[in-house]
Amino acid sequence: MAGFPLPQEIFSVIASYLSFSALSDWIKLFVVGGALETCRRYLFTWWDSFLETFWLVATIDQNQDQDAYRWVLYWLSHQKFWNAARVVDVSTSEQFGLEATEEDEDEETSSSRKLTYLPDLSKSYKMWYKGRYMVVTRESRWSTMQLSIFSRDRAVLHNFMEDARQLYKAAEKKCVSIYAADTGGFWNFMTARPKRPLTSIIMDPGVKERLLNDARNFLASRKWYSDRGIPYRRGYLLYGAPGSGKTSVIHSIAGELGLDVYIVTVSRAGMDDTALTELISNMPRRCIALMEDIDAAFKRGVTRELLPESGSMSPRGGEQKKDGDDDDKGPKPVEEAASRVTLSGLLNALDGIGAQEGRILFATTNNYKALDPALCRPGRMDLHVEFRLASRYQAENLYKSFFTEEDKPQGETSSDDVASEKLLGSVPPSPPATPPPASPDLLASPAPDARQPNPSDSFSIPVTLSKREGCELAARFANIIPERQFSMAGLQGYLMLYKSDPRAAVVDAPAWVKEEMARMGTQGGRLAEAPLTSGVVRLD
Ligand SMILES: Nc1ncnc2c1ncn2[C@@H]1O[C@H](COP(=O)(O)OP(=O)(O)OP(=O)(O)O)[C@@H](O)[C@H]1O
Repeated sequence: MAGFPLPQEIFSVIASYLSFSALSDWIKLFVVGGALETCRRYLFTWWDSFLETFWLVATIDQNQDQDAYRWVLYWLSHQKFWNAARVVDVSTSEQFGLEATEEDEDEETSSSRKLTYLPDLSKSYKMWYKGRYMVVTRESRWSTMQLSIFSRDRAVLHNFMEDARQLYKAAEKKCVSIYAADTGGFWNFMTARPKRPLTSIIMDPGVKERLLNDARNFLASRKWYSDRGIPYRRGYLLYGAPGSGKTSVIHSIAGELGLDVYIVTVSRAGMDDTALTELISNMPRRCIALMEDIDAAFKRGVTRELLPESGSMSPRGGEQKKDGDDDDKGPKPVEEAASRVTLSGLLNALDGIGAQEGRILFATTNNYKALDPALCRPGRMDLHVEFRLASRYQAENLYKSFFTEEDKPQGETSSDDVASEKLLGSVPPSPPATPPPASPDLLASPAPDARQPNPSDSFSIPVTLSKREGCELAARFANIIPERQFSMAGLQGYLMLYKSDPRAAVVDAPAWVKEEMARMGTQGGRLAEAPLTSGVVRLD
């Protein structure tokens, strides 16, 4: 058994280790080991803090501050080292960038989502910022980012953030940022859309200019308001025919004024008075709050009182609904349950104590009469603007904007504008192979058989006419279109079918008009419902 200690020998070795004389050695070992470990830890902690004194470390939490997070990501994506980075996260989400404005945007792919490359998770990226060594680490998915800059000077961090902000803002100048509230009641950046020039909105002379000037004056009059103790807020109610340019003009004005748009959906599921008040008071000081189809909010969710107590009150003046009223039919109870906003809650949110100063409110509706007078009164909706169906003047200028390059007094739809339209999601990216079915929102959408579009239309090259011919054909086209019977969206839809054949657009127009008139006549006389009240802009 040579080489293997016998069990008895093992026992004696263990016994000697555990003997009283060995115990003191054990204690010494523990004490010395403990002391060494403590020293080691102190040393490392001291070393870390020593190093930290040379580093500025900033953590940006996306949930706490979306803007700063986005600025830094945008800045990163514009650094040279970025092109060399080989470990990245690929994202098709638009929320971090201003991809819509990228100069290299490919028309072929612009309708699909653009790829964005983000710093890989948990990987540190090292770079130089103005001669300072910098490390960027994204800690967890979409959540936090740590910036470490080798410097003791806080101003460096401040300068860096300022540079990132400036870069982002410079790009944003070409865009309008859109925000929407999430279910938790926080504002989230949704997307940045290219600005739409106001000239591309064709309206009767003076209307859009008056709207823009009013908003401009408001923004420049803070002191005037505070001197007189008037709440510094302004509300605009745009009402009228569907597809007449209400939304488009708001986006355009937001671009002109350099304001972000905050979409408030009053009828959203789960929304109640408190959530609405909180949302509105959490808006930034200067912005546009947009409430679209505010009448739909009434129909679906906004009631004078909370539903269980008084489900029978109508939104207008609190009149009692009669049995058998149309409003009582259909899916309304289900829809009402979705939103718990009361009219008084909405009014308070708009101009109560918590309402944000400096904001501009734009509300749109197709059903002006359905709105409660309290909602429309001055102070809440200061300027009421009616959007009517297209006049001949508008039809003529729309034709010109489609087919001529010069001298377009009211609207030039350059290729840029069309690109922005695509991004705004309002213009179909290409002419539809078959015209879309008639929808209530597109009053004058092309009838299914109004014209058999050429199958090659979707790939056809838009034609530009000479100024003389363009004007001549535009005048002829306008003569064919009856005054105030078609929406601008409808006319746009029709002309889109002919973008490669402007002459045929004029030749085929009478048949199209006839067919549309007949179709709309059989659809319950929609034409007769067209708002025809006079006084395009009304100052209350
Ligand atoms: N006055 C106009 N000038 C130029 N284009 C217009 C005009 N009105 C409507 N359009 C075009 O019609 C489409 C729909 O317009 P928009 O969404 O602004 O109408 P709207 O009045 O807000 O409609 P709705 O009430 O149904 O929401 C857009 O593509 C827009 O370019």
